[in-house]
Amino acid sequence: MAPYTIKWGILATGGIAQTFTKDLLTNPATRDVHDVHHSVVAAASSSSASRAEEFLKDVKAPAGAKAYGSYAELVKDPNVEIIYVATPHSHHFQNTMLCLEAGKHVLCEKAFTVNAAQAKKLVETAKAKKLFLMEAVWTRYFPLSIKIRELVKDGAIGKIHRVTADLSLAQAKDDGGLKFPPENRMVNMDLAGGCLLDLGIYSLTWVFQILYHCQAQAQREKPKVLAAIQKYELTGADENTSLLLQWPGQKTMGIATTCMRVATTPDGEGSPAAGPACRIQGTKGEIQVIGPLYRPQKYRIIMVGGETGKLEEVDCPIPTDKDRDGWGHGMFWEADEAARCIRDGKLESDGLNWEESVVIMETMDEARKQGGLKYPELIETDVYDPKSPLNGK
Ligand SMILES: NC(=O)C1=CN([C@@H]2O[C@H](COP(=O)(O)OP(=O)(O)OC[C@H]3O[C@@H](n4cnc5c(N)ncnc54)[C@H](OP(=O)(O)O)[C@@H]3O)[C@@H](O)[C@H]2O)C=CC1
Ligand SMILES: O=C1OC[C@@H](O)[C@H](O)[C@H]1O
Repeated sequence: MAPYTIKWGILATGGIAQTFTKDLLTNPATRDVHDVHHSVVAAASSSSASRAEEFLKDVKAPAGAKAYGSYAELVKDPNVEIIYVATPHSHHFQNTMLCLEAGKHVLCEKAFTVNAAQAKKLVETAKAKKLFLMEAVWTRYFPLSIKIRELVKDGAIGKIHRVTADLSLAQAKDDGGLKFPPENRMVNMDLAGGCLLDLGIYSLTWVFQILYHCQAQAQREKPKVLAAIQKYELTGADENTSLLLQWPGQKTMGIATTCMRVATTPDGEGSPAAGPACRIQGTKGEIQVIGPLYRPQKYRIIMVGGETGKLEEVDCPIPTDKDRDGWGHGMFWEADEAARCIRDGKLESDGLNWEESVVIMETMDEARKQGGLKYPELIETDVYDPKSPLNGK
């Protein structure tokens, strides 16, 4: 049977838009996928049509893909079925509403929105309009994540009591500042910068996908949250944030940390020497996730009472497409999930459903409240405005 093909429009032309679109254009057979296929039919840049054209050229999009100089034009293109929103966090709510209001399915980059009120509005709109909507937490769709969730659900390491997860980058300068210039989206308050929304979302992903997602839906409870936030003096964005989450009913705790001054692994990305980025601790053993928490490629299992120093290590490499310059970053799996959901008439993904995205946003809201971190009203509002400057010209 011919694979189901879905037609994508790309909203914004920055770093991750390029990586994601290249992944879309890899041959699905290189990852042993044969039931879905992706076609890139348009891209839009808020700066100019020529920027969108350049983008399509860089990703080697098929001839005929349309280049637009505004997001408004992209959402009107009748050929586009699903839009990938790849703007900064600050823009996600307004941009995704723009797409949904125009009748398009959406895959929106993480963090889903700036706050939970915005996330709820998106969900209500998608539901009312019967459109697919998913937060693009790509890591959830890695075979590695799926395997670890299965091991946990099957009781391979007993009853889980604690998960610790860290995603941190060493960006400190000797003069006390950070390497990111103040206008960079990583630290710019106008763009909802800061480590919580950008990096902490992955630490929370690991805590949630084990301690929340692996529970039966009826038993899922919202966690109690205790948080501490340290702000960057220059911009006010958070630079060092820790969350302690407690699920009293399950007798579990999650510790999610993120920082832009010290690294998870100081000796390089994914190095095992500094220890795991995530530890999933059960009564019979422990699973350790090695590598940056957004893109881990290895895990190990250590059993209670096992032989000292004897580990079961599992490699989960990300396949690449040699016929397309070796592209393949691992973002194609979330795209495959979106395509299958749309093919099957599903509005949300089981890997990260709407309710879980909202609970995670609520958790980040609570952390920001405790840490006194508020973004400008223009980007915190949950009132949709098609003419918002965030929707470009
Ligand atoms: N899943 C992952 O691994 C990653 C996800 N991300 C997420 O992707 C999103 C974008 O990040 P990234 O691609 O690194 O960001 P970039 O700064 O590289 O790109 C953002 C793009 O958004 C558009 N944009 C519109 N308005 C603005 C504005 N005021 N300031 C800056 N950009 C604007 C621009 O595209 P144009 O001019 O064409 O409209 C710009 O190129 C974020 O939500 C981030 O968290 C980022 C990195 C990795
Ligand atoms: O999603 C992400 O993953 C990789 C990080 O370097 C980046 O800042 C973040 O947006």
